[in-house]
Amino acid sequence: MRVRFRGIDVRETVLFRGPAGWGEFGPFPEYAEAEAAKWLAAGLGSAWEGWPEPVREHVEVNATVPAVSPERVADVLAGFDGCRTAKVKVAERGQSVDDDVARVAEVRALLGPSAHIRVDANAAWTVDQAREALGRLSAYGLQYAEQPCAEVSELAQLRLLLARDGVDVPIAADESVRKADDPIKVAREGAADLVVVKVAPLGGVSSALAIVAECGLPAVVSSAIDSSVGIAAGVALAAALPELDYACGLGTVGLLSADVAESPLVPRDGVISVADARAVVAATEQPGLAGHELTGERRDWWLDRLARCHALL
Ligand SMILES: O=C(O)CCC(=O)C1=CC=C[C@@H](O)[C@@H]1C(=O)O
Ligand SMILES: [Mg+2]
Repeated sequence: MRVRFRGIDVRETVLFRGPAGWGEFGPFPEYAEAEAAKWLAAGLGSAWEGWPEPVREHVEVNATVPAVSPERVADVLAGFDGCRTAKVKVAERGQSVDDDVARVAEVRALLGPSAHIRVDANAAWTVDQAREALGRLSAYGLQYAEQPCAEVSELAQLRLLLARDGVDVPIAADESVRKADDPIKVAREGAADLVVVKVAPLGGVSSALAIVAECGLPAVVSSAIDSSVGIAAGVALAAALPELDYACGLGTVGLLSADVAESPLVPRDGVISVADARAVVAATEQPGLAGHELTGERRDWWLDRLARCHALL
């Protein structure tokens, strides 16, 4: 990683090639097999089945700003060419709301008043903490807050509190969709204004499309910090959604210090082209792999994990 993100500095993943092109399997190391198996289903879907027809040629992308100090924000944003929306990580362990305010203020100062800023707390706040933090952060203008609290009931409660107090911050559900036994519950219970969907944890492009349709809420497609191969699947999902009103969190190859593709799928002028994404999975080789292959114990660990997850499918 170019910048530490969700507590990791190194990103490992598995790539394989099937009749439809390349697929990726990169569940985070701490994920248990049942959860990781969905990531395998998604990778196999890309490599063996391919994707639905796109309904757009480009996907608008957001910059992703990890929980860095304000001095580092400009350098992070420089990795997201032309992006007019930024997602800022907040509520990082060991940091305070003052740190979040300082980071969001710096993003607003650098991107100007017309940019969209959203924050992602990764379920770290209680309802009261979220109410207080979002009250302060809303002064900078927020497009939405992603997963401020862990439970669906807490999100529902927070929405009511924000409405009561006139704090205009819509709520987006991420973990309540991708880590839930029932990914539709958050929509059914009126606990979110929009849903964030990721191809790998939801088991593939088709199943993510079905979940969005069933939720009946606006959707934002986001990455799983994949290589360009996994990002291409995210672009395929975003390209196939009947409606797409928000920039997608698919610019994260810019957070990696190396990538597998000959032309890494990073945003140019704020978008990723759907044709470029298709070219990445159709390529015969991923030349960026050279010099980055895992060997020895790490390689064996991944191959063993792959086999255990495959047995669950
Ligand atoms: O949505 C984005 O801008 C980038 C992707 C992103 O933030 C995430 C990817 C993978 C794991 C997560 O911790 C994180 C998220 O919570 O959305
Ligand atoms: Mg999130």
